[in-house]
Amino acid sequence: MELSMRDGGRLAAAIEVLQDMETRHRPAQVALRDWGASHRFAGSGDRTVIGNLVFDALRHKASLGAALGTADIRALVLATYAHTWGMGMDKLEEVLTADPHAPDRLSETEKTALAGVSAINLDGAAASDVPEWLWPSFQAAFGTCALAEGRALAQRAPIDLRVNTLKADPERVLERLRHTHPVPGTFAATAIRIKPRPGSGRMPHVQAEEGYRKGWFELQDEASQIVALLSGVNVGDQVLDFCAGGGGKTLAMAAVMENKGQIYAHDADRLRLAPIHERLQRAGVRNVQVRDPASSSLDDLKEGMDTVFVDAPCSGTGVWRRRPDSKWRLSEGALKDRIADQRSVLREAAGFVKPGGNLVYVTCSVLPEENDHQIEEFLAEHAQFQPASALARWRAVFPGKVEPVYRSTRGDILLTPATTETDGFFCALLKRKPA
Ligand SMILES: C[S@@+](CC[C@H](N)C(=O)[O-])C[C@H]1O[C@@H](n2cnc3c(N)ncnc32)[C@H](O)[C@@H]1O
Repeated sequence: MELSMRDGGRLAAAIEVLQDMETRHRPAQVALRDWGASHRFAGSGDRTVIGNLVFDALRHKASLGAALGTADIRALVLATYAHTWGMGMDKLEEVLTADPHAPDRLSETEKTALAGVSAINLDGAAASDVPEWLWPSFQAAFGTCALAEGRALAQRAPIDLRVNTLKADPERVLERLRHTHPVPGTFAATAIRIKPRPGSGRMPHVQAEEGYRKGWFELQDEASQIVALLSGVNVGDQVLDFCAGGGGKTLAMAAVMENKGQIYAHDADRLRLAPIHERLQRAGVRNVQVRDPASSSLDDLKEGMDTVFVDAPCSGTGVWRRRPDSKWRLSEGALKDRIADQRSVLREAAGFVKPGGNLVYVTCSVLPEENDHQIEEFLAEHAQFQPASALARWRAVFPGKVEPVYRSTRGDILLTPATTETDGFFCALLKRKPA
């Protein structure tokens, strides 16, 4: 039988999960899943609140830690509850006193530190919850807006859905999901948004909806939908999705192409590619050929594609809202590896573009070294490619809509939570000169 926990027990559980993550170097989802498995009495409501506490504590780890003057996990969780969630000190003290499963009561030192959190003025990396070593990159990307961008990446994300126009239309999906309070997206006509709920609020489990099972919609951030629309793929084209992974962009492009022409979905990692088969079926997509690296080659596609889409492996700095633990786990070594991967992926993928064809490079990173720098270096070495402005394409695809603030002189664009209310996403369009 499920017994509902009280907030004291939930705070203790969140502390336990974060300690487990730290000592065993585990991702938040894994630690939360294991906690749930060994505490079967906890109901889904309890798990939601514990998860929210864990993720919010991670989102604001640097700013809360700096304001508290300690990196102590207990202090971090209690500050999340009292300060970030706005429950206040009186409520916190009441919760710690009333529940025998709650963490120990506050010491006088803790009371003083917690009460002072909101009054402390921070700046730089700590204020924006960006790891110190990445702060120079943030400043290079955003200048005086680095603080605002870091803070926006530390907020909760909405659930975004992409209506699958092969099977449904936005009005129908909005109507079917009315109980989840959806709103239309800002840019893509296919986008539907369920805004984040504050504090202990629970987001709907949209994968349990009938419409999801029937393939009427997919879970996909609006930024991903936007880059698929900006790719310029047309009905009947030959397209190579070089880093197709689970197929998010493949599916979006297949819908733009109205199931006509051909998309070749490739990924170096066949395990990453595995979910695509079931997703293609559910979405009713018929113009995708999966090219599994273990059993097929891409040789026949050399210099033959109208568009090659490169959703490059990256640091994931643009999706910190959704994976706040990845922000603190990212290391300088891992970033260097991703930069090297991007370099080689882009060069390899370019070999499949036909003369006059398009090369699309996107990342879910906001760091210049993974974005502008990669494109600059590539163009300097590949005279047969030239920039084609993503900004100009934006104007054609989203006429009258707010334009991306961050754009290069070439017209590459960077979307961010603070400016477009999407995940952080970079998009550059290149064109191979005609033969
Ligand atoms: C950002 S993810 C792709 C996400 C996917 N496009 C989607 O929309 O769901 C990057 C992908 O690049 C793949 N990758 C890494 N190195 C690669 C390489 N050398 N060639 C092809 N794919 C590669 C990874 O396995 C990973 O699945």
